[in-house]
Amino acid sequence: MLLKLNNLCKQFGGLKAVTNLNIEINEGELIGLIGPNGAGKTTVFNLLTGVNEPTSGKILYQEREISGLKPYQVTQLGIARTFQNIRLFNNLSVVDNVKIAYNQHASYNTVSALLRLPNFFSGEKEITAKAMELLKIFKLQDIAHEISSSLPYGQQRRLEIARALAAKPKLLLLDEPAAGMNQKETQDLMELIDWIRKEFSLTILLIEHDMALVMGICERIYVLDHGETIAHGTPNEIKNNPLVIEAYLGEEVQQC
Ligand SMILES: Nc1ncnc2c1ncn2[C@@H]1O[C@H](COP(=O)(O)OP(=O)(O)OP(=O)(O)O)[C@@H](O)[C@H]1O
Repeated sequence: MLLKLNNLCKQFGGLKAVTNLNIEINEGELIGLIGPNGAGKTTVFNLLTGVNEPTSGKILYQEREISGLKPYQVTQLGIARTFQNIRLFNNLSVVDNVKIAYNQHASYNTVSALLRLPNFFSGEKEITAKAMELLKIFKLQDIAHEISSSLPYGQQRRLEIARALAAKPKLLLLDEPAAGMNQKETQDLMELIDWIRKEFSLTILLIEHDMALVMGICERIYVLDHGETIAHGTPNEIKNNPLVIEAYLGEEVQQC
């Protein structure tokens, strides 16, 4: 098992954002985390990535307790994420946004970079080549030198995923990757997520409001409501779960 959340709770003052959450994810799985606005989904990602500390409960990643670690330590362990509100370095080019993430794994050190030693230049060249390879996968290579904030929304979302992959994650957390995308972009994204999972041997936990996407690619789905898990199962089980239909999804889910 890659990830196990054991009775995880997070309170903000009197507000129970996440209550007794139990999630188990095996290596290679693609799991959905859904629920209405304010259900606690992003808080789960914040707990997993060290942004917030749990009030109680455990987060076991590769059988190691990781709650309390700093975000950069979590990244080093192989957990990467994208954000609901895209967080790119807006003033940097597309390729530089990806290179920044590669630099965490650079073979040269700060002294080499400052003194411009030969291994800095060869390292830089290698990182640029790797970043361009990733951009090609995400069909962003032709706009590699454009400023990232000038990109349309759908491309910014793809760039965010590319950057997350540069950190060489084992576990990728995607927070509403299809938000703001049109139907065609969402369909393309769905295929891309499925493809990168295999190509990069990823395990993926996906928060998404687009039901066609969630039902189309996730093997299992957890449904949160007011911080509590109200259902867990395969897409078919979730679609037909009366609690889910009643509490949140209504007709939307039955149409999928
Ligand atoms: N840092 C914080 N301080 C106080 N309350 C917070 C904090 N972060 C989240 N909350 C609250 O916790 C609850 C869960 O929020 P969260 O963002 O996790 O929900 P969500 O399911 O991701 O919602 P959405 O689909 O709208 O993104 C909400 O009531 C939110 O206001």
